[in-house]
Amino acid sequence: QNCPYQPTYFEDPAYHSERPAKFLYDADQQGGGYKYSSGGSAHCPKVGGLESHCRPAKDCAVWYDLVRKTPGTACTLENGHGKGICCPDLPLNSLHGKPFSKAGLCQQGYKLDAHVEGIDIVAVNEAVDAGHLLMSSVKATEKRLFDNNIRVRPGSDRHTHSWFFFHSTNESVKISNGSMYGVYTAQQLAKRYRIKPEQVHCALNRFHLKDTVISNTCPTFPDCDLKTFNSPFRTITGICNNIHPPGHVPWGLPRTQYQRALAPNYADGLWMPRRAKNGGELPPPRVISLSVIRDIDAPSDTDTTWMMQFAQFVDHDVLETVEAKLADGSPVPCCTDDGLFLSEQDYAHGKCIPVEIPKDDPFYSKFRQRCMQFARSAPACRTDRRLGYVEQMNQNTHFLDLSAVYGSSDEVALEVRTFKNGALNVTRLRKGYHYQMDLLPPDDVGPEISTCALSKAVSGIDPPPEVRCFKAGDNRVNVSPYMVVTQTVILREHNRIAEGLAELNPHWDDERLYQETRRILISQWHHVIYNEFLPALIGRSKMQELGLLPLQKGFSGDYDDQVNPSILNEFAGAAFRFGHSLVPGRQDLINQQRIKEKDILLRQHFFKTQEVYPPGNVDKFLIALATVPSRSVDNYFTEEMTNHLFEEEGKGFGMDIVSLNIQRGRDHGFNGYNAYRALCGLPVAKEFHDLLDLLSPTMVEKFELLYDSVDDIDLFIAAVSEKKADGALVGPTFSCIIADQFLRLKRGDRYFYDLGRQPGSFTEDQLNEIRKISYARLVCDNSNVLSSQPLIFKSVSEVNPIVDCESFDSIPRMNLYPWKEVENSAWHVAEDGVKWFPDCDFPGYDIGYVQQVADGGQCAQKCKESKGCNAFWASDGWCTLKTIPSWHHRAHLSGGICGFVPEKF
Ligand code: HEM
Ligand SMILES: [Ca+2]
Repeated sequence: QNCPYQPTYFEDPAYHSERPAKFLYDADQQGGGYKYSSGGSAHCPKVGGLESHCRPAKDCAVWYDLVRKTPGTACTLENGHGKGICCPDLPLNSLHGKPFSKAGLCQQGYKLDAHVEGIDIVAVNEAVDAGHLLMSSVKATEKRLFDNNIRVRPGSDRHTHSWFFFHSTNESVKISNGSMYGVYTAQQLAKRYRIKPEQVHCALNRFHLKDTVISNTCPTFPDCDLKTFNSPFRTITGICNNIHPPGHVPWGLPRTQYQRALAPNYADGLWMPRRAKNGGELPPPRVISLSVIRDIDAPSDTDTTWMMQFAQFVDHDVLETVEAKLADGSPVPCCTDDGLFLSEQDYAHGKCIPVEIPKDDPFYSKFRQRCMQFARSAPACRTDRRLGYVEQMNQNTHFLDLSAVYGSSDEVALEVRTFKNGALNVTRLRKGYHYQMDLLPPDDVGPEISTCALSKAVSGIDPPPEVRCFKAGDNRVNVSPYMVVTQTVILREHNRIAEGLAELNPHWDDERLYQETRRILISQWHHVIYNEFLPALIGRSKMQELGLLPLQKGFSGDYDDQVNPSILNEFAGAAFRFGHSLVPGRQDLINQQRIKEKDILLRQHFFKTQEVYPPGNVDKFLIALATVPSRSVDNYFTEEMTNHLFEEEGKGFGMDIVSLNIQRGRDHGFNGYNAYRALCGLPVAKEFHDLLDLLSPTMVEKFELLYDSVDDIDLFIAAVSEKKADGALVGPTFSCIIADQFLRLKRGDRYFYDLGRQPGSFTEDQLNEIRKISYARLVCDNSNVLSSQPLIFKSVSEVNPIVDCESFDSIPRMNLYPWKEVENSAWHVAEDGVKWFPDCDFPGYDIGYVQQVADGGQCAQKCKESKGCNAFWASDGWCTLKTIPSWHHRAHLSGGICGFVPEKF
């Protein structure tokens, strides 16, 4: 039995936007999924042995590698004027995909030495005192640096790295300073009791901070209130996404620790960087970089530069590591300003592990550089609030929630809003009578106003007065012009949707418009990631194996409250840095005729926004991203990143991203590459030549020269050089870590876009509209780019030809109509203002106690609390009590009534 309410479609011609081409609610396009014509599909060949149908390309993204190779798959859509692709239905997901099991050291009857076993809480508290002494000596070291004017010079590459790239908020610095008490205490105990590195974590993890005198050094989190828990809108910080028993840290919040795929390998079991298996030094990262990395552009024939740029945007959503700072929050100097090592005393704070540059370095020797700056990542408060090895801290919400747009804290979220009509702040530029499309708003409280302008020496002109650094939810937005234009598109899409919703629902206030828009935009984001980006990155078979493929229709019930969505340390510190190999040395400006007009050298444009301002340039960068072939993930990196990263003007050199990545892996205690092969079910190498299954003979030879043992090889450098996994852009090890992460981000997120029966669930019609979105559509709708290939991560080909942005058949557009809230006389308005549509019946539900609210013209299941309704259907089919303290009291009432459940059963 269907909902008796049938919406009348919105056909008022008076509604049109200022830019008619960007029309949002086209009545012709209203409706569910795409209909396949027998005519269009009759000529479709079998693809991979399966029946195929002619559909818009975005519905074939998952099959792209196959359809590209199958002749005759380019087709004309049913109405005769849209180009499409013949591809099969989406394959069914495997139901067996599971995340890595929890990394742990102390699970299986580990045995401690007797004297270690005897450590008690008194001993721990004594060590706290000694830890305090250590802290004073750290302060003294920092004062010495200050007194001797040893600091990071503003303008230097290190300053850009620490101040702009790894900008830590005051709150993060405070938390990491607090966590240091635990670290120092643990170090003292390990030293005093001579605990072996392999025992130290298990020995100390027996002690909870709350039982010690440093019980208040880590923050507590507020419990989630019922109203927020049941809100259709996710919170900015991610609180209430999952529930946590009192006293436990909720998952996925900003400033919480990364989780680990494998328990760490720290030399001292606590925080010292890994050493070689034989106890010796590992090769210096720069030596590895010099030996293995070349700057060769091996262009992909299937992917565009968008793969690189979109990946970086995803990275800026889900993670931002906190770097250790001096007590006042300023960057830690780890080398002299001349590129030499500081004195031993200057390192006594323990926050530096500078990278040694060999004397005969073919590049840096020209500049007499021997020391590359490297400050350690800041320790996090451990989620278990116990003593133990150091974990690192993520400043962003771990969820895929566009925190790079909206911010990860309530403060930033407020800063980017206008509080008018749900819109976000912009820069509006006008030349004469012509408005340009909006740019991101200026960052007026951040760095000095001029830092993002180019010098005259670079640009040939005086810096235009309007040039500013831009403000967004993540402070790395200005890292390069490509990043800026990427965020610009999404910002414009927010304001475009908000405008559309405001016209559809004039009675919605700013807050409602902002929240609804945010919910839609984040869902589009999810859809693009799982429908277009991931298939290109890790391939269809990996996605299918883990159950990550998007659904063609209907709702998912995949949410699992036992899956921890937090970002894996190895994902942040290694796997998702694959993109560094894709970064092009130059960013291009290409016009609508696909002719390159100009290119800019990356080293001159880190954190420079000037090129984004001239009219038309946003579009030219966007066209370049869709046109220039991607580089490949391999041991080829542009010199802009390996010798000139964040180069200070006139210096001639910058930092080396490959050295930083390798050193970061050691800083975070990653195991050797071989251990991750084992984790991923790949053959473990006993000898170097066993690596030949995934690495080239040249690479294996180089590794054999560099490392003593095959177990010593650093994760990043080996995995980035692997042969590609089936249908993937990356090799099997990175693919395995990345897939695990995206499984967590899907199954561990109560607000994942296609979930049914959750407070944040859409109606089916709304969800079908979200499914129409492709990344090409977002670019088309939010720029003056006139044409695009429908699958924008993929290069132009016979099945992916350039079409007009106005071709809504080839690049479908979503219709906001299902978000129109319809007044109906049958509504019953409850005391709390919620409107209930009493006769709205749902297939499969008994409405005895459950009221359904017509939401946006559709039926959605909701409970009416004033009628004593206290339970809802959880995604796993369990009728679940809403009261949080007893959330685990659940009854399986399938087919029965879920609405009122006695507290005790
Ligand atoms: C303009 C291009 C880029 C620049 C200048 C850049 C620069 C950097 C730098 C300096 C770091 C910190 C290194 C360290 O000290 O540990 C970093 C980290 C990282 N990069 Fe990139 N990167 C770029 C592109 C990308 C791309 C395309 C990806 C996409 C896959 C990516 C993913 C990451 C990730 C995941 C991290 C770890 C961040 C964290 O832990 O907070 N980067 N990048
Ligand atoms: Ca996030």
